[in-house]
Amino acid sequence: MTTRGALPAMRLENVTRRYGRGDGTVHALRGVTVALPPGSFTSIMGPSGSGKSTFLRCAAGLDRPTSGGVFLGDTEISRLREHKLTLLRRERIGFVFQSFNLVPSLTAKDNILLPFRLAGKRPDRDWMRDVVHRTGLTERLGHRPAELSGGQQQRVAVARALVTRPEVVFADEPTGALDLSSGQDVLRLLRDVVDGTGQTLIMVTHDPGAAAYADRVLFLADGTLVDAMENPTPQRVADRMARMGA
Ligand SMILES: Nc1ncnc2c1ncn2[C@@H]1O[C@H](COP(=O)(O)OP(=O)(O)OP(=O)(O)O)[C@@H](O)[C@H]1O
Repeated sequence: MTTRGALPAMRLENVTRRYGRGDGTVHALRGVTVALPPGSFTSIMGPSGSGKSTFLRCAAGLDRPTSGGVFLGDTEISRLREHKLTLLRRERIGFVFQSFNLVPSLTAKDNILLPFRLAGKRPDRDWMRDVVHRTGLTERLGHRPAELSGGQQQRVAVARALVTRPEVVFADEPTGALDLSSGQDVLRLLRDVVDGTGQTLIMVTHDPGAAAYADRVLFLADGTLVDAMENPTPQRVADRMARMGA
């Protein structure tokens, strides 16, 4: 018998994604199968063009596989119609992007609460307080993005991604626009969130130091998962990437 608690948070089953037709066809993903346990932190690495963004977009329901299945818990999201998929992304998935994507005219607090405004729902006050506390933004809630440092803006984006209490959070190069020290603050925050709340995190990165914050690093090459590393260190990740010619 399968209990709900034993389900992977996220599962990809033989996912392919092709772009174009005929001679010009690009095979961005070639049959990717992977299961991510609840409460895990996974980094995705690989050379440029290996399919990392495509993996993230398919897993997050932003793009549809050409074939294969994507499951969030027991929901096969690759089969959902657009409207249901939009609702699911809003309620069960969080996103953090390299470029923060905050609304410049809104305060940090209103940016964090934006998902609720869009959904016409009320936030859980205790959870909101917890998220603001975790992200260290208590003193900054009244500031607009232009009045915050890059690291603080990214922490607002992380708070916004967490506030609906999504099962899975996707982060696409979340430290790519930050200096080393702010980047490390954000990575520590993401690590603490996974450890403290049991949410599941999937992060695409080019940086071995960032990837090593995860429990496991998955390596993509030419659209195929070629390796997985448990308990990574920056050095081992960098060595593995060097062997891939990246
Ligand atoms: N919309 C698209 N149309 C055609 N080809 C695409 C499209 N999106 C991605 N590709 C191709 O699919 C392959 C995988 O791209 P993807 O962006 O997933 O790689 P990546 O590993 O994220 O690369 P990078 O590290 O450079 O961001 C590449 O060959 C890319 O050119």
